[in-house]
This record gives sequence, C-alpha cells and structure tokens, in this order.
Amino acid sequence: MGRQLHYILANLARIHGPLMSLRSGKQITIIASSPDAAREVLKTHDRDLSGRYITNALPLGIGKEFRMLIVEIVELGMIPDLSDFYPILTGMDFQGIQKKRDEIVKNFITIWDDIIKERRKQESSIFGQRDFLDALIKEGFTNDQISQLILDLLLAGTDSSSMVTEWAMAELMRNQDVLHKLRDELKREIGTEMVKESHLAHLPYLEACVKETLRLYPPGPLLIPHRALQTCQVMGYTIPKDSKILVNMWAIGRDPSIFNDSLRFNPERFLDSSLDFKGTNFAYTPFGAGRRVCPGQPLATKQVPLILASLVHSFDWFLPGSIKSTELDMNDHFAITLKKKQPLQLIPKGRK
Ligand code: HEM
Repeated sequence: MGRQLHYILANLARIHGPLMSLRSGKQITIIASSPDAAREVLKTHDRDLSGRYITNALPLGIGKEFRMLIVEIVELGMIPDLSDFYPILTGMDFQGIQKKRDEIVKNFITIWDDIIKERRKQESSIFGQRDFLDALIKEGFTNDQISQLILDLLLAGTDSSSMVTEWAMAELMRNQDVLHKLRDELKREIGTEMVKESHLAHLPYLEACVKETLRLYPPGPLLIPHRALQTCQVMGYTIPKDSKILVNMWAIGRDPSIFNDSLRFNPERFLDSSLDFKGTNFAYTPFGAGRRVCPGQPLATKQVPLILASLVHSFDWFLPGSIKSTELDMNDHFAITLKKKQPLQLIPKGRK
C-alpha cells in the first residue's frame, strides 16, 4: 500500500466500516476510521491499546518516565535551537541518523546543558542543579535509553512542525483571499513589529489557519501505530493481544459527513468552533489523545503559528516561473509523516 496507505485505508473503510482488520502473515492490523471508533481506541480502551512498536525507521519506544521528561522539557521551553543540528541532519535519512547517532547525541547534550544552565531557575525540575546527562543517569536511564530519547525528540519534533508550515503556505498561496485576511489580522494586531509569542493569543484567524491545515494534512495521518497490550473487545469485535492499531485521522478530517465542504481549505470553520487540540473531540485530534497523545503539542502549537505568522508578515511570496497558484501540486505521500510530494518552492521578497 506504500505511499498511498492513508487513501487506500480510507477507501476500504467506506466498504468495510469504521473498524476493520487486515492480516499480513501473523500480523493483525486494526484500523479505526470514524470519531466513534477513534474514541474507543484512544479513550475507552486507551489502557489496553496504548503499547508501541519499536522499529528502526521510527524508534519511538518511550515509556511513562520518558513521556514525563519530554513534557517537562517542552514546558520549560528547553528544546534547543534546531538550526544547530542542520549541518548534521540536512539531507540525512533515518539510516543516516542511526549511523551518526553518537555524534548527534553528543552535540545535543552539549547544547542542552548550556540551555539548562541558563534556565535553572525551576527548582522543581528533575534536572535541579545537575547536568542534563548526569541527571538522567541518576534517574536510572541507561545510555541507550538516553540516545533513544534524544533521537525521538529530534525525529518527532522537527519533521512534523516544518511539514505543517509547508502545507499551510501552499494553501495560503492557493487561497489568496485567506492570505489577505491573515495579513490584515497581523497588520492590525502587530503593526510593523516582528511577530512574538505574546502576540499569538490575539490572532484567532492565524490559529484557525493552523487548525485547518492540521485537519487536511495531519503530519501523523494514521497517528503512530499503537499495539494492543492485551486482548480486548472493541465495538463488539475481539482485538487480539499484539495487534497493531491505526487511527485514520486523515480520513476523519476529510469526512464530508463531519465537515461541511470537507476538501475546501476554509479556516472560517474554526472561528466559532469549540474544536481544539486537547484531544477531547474525536472528530479532530491531530495530536492524538489519551496516554499516547503527542507530548510536544504545547510547543508545536506555538512554534507553527509563530513561524507561519513570521513568514506571512515579513515577506511577500511568489511562485517561480509561470506556475499559477491554482496549479500548485497538492499531492501528498505517506512516509510515516504526510509529506508534500512536490516540495513547495516560493520566492520571498521582504515587506516594508
Ligand atoms: C504540528 C506538530 C506536531 C503534530 C501534529 C504531532 C502529532 C503527533 C501524533 C499524532 C503523535 C502520535 C499520537 C498517537 O500515536 O496516539 C505524536 C507523538 C509524539 N510526538 Fe508529536 N506532533 C507534533 C510535534 C511534536 C514536537 C514539536 C515534539 C517534540 C518536542 C513531538 C514529540 C512527540 C513524541 C516524543 C511522540 C511519541 C509519544 C509516545 O509515543 O508516547 N511532537 N505526535
């Protein structure tokens, strides 16, 4: 099914219903494709269905302690400036990252230690007065686990946010009326200043644009595979222990019975809506929900709007050559995250 997995599973769900099972050799895969089925997986049976598979391609093997650590790191705003990693990460695939693991981990720890030294005011932090590495070792984390945590953070935290920004910019280019409304809001609230985090609370249309992008292009279209920790009953079916569980958030976000004119990029639909990122409404959970909800959500929901607003507020954007905005290729392909098949190319011109 490869790069089209999310489409194919959405089509199959139209025939076979919101909870399907597929068998490949011994592996059973369960796919939830409606808000009710998503609620069963992510809420009702969260405890039984919140295991993970650890693979070379996606080594997200984090347990409860790691999750708490990530939440703490995110809350303290301790994610380093990722531009320091560009020289190592640029053009590198997952295999490359695994090969350069030691180098990446070493750099990460050095940069992180510096950040922690600067922000050591939070006495409640598990880091206290100790160095990052020292603190983790004293907490009982092994070297391998520490490397794992760092790779998880880098892999999970970089691709997703940049991908959402790219999709958002592509939609804004295709929908110039939306782009102008967003620009007006930014001009009204910010004037000629640079965009700052404190402005975000006053930019509802910007938030709606980000939400609408995440509805149509969730970076985790099938979330990240869950594993059944034990056999359980879901919607009258038996889910055997060790089944793989996918939730097709991409299909739910595009379902016309849930969202009016569902394929249209229309941020207005979020202006008077109570849909948020908390994962309580299963028609809209781009960050997942329950025990496995994305621990980077508080960071991502600031980072993405901040970057998008800065791009829109500071530059005019043009398509190269004679390409018309209506002709932009919006095809995607599935590669754990939902990538734009043709990377977006735009030419910036600084705004006065
Ligand atoms: C717009 C940006 C992002 C989106 C839409 C997103 C979405 C998701 C989704 C859907 C999952 C899987 C939930 C599940 O399987 O039930 C996930 C997991 C995860 N995310 Fe994010 N994410 C984003 C940014 C980030 C950032 C910035 C970080 C790190 C700082 C991060 C760290 C993680 C980690 C570590 C996991 C694995 C959690 C676990 O296995 O328990 N994410 N994310």
